[in-house]
Amino acid sequence: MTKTAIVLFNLGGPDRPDSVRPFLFNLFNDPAIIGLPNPLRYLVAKLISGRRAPVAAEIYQHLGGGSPLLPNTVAQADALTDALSDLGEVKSFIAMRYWHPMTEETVRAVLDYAPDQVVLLPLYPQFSTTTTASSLKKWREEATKVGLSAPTHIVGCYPRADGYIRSVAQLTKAAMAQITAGKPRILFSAHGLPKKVVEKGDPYQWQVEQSAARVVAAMDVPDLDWVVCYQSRVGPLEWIGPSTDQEIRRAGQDGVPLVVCPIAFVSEHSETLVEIELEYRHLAEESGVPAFIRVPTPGDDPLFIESLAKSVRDVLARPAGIWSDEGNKLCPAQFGRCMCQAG
Ligand SMILES: C=CC1=C(C)c2cc3[nH]c(cc4nc(cc5[nH]c(cc1n2)c(C)c5CCC(=O)O)C(CCC(=O)O)=C4C)c(C)c3C=C
Ligand SMILES: [Fe+2]
Ligand SMILES: [Fe+2]
Repeated sequence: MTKTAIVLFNLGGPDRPDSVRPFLFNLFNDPAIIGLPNPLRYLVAKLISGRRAPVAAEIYQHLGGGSPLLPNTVAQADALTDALSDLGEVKSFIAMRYWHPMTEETVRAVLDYAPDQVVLLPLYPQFSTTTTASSLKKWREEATKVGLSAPTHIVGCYPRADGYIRSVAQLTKAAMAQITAGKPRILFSAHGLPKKVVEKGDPYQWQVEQSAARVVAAMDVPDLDWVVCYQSRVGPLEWIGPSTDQEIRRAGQDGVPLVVCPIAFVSEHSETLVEIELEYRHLAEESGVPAFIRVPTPGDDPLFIESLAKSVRDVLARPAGIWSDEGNKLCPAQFGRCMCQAG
């Protein structure tokens, strides 16, 4: 029987208060996040992680001191393994980029499993050099070190995948139904990026806009009022906009209720449960927004898990390599540009 290892990638989050600082250090020490040469990057990462740690620790304090990202990812991995049981022997693994279980640990676990084939599945529907490419690069380095050489099929991006879009559309429509007075505006709020990253060719913003437009079409609501905006800015650089806080203030001025859909996140963590649910809700109240509903992330919604399962089946049916949801091969050398943007 064919043995398949499926590796789910995500960012990772601190599991307890004293892991906040080393988690942040790992994040800022990633050349995909801070593009400085060493030893400068190491020093800057030490400095910024030290400064950011108290702010981030307070964020995670609202979640009992740690991020729920890992347990939520485990639930997705288990559901995915069940959905793919017809493929033969299937085992799902998790590789987080900045906190445990980290890529080094997971590569060893996959090597011990001795699969016939490996599928790499980033839990980022939209491809970014800062997330997907960083995780895949790290995987390649660690897999090479230990000699993990099984054929590897990679899901590069799935911003238009039918089940993902339908899951988000259904969750957003259900949230919209909770607004009892006034016509709501939908904010598709995605994690932001520094502007210069997008200017260098990162396809993330373009793919976020593609996802939002598809969700709107799938919702099929006449004259829907919607906008894409970006949250979570950190650091001194200029980030892509409009920012979610600008859009919340504008909704206050316009007197419209808000439905906030975290379009680029597929499970709950600090960015949804604290930033949107607590901080943005508070800003909405202060700004005079008449109602504020947060849309839950797809998590282990069967529509979404089926969508991931389809992405896995699709890449397994193609030669080993990295693929997008429209069947165009991504650039394996750069992991930067995605071919479906050009076409
Ligand atoms: C400083 C630069 C950062 C870039 C660029 C960035 C891109 C990026 N991140 C996600 C998804 C997540 N980020 C999360 C937390 C988080 N991100 C940054 C910084 C950048 N992210 C920081 C400093 C933090 C820590 C929390 C904080 O201090 O505010 C998380 C949540 C982790 C958890 O709680 O478990 C996710 C998920 C995407 C999708 C993305 C670019 C496309
Ligand atoms: Fe982030
Ligand atoms: Fe693509």
